[in-house]
Amino acid sequence: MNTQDQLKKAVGEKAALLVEDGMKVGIGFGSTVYWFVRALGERVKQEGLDIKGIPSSILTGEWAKEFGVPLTDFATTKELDITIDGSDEVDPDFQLIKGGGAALFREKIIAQAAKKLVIIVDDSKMVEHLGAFALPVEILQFAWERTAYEIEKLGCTPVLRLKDGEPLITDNGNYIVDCSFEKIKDPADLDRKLQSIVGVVETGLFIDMADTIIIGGSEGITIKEK
Ligand SMILES: O=C[C@H](O)[C@H](O)[C@H](O)COP(=O)(O)O
Repeated sequence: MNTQDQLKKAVGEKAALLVEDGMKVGIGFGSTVYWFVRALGERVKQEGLDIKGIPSSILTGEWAKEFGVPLTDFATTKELDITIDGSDEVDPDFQLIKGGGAALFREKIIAQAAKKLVIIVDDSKMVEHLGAFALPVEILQFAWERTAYEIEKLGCTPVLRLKDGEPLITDNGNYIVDCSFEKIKDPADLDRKLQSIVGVVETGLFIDMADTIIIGGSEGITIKEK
């Protein structure tokens, strides 16, 4: 395992310790969250932890089943105690760019549903300004070229995300365009502008949502609270 994977594993395991008996847990997606799900499943087995998770992607749900994390859904549960998720970028104000794994829409739902959003990252994700990572925006398939044209007016060149040479289809049946803004001066303002475009389903900007950031670095784990 390389160093970055070791850091992801360390923060995933740390986050699993925040889950308490009886909690309803939102489970994000990504290579860091994978380690969280594994560690949480281990606690369920070893300690008989009585919890229920709601996954933010089909693959997260498969990991939960594989590692023995019991699941529920929003038909039965409307509020979550905690959501644990990864991120592609985190700025000093705890604003995030997410969606590198195309799960941003469901991730935002479980983030909004939770009393507390905990983000787990290795220190390469900590940035002064959001935007070096191209911002993922989920858009409807219908008239996607027209939606991308409107997005372009905000100062980026949206690139349709492909998988195996075909447009990637999200778990919700939509497309993703990756929008390189390079340096986003006002993330909240950009989010508002993107959200106002008809055809945009959701953006990868998570504004004022994160409460805690768990960061893995060569010196160990740092926990930042808002
Ligand atoms: O859609 C994917 C998510 O937003 C991920 O949480 C994000 O891309 C970070 O993933 P990773 O932990 O693999 O870097």
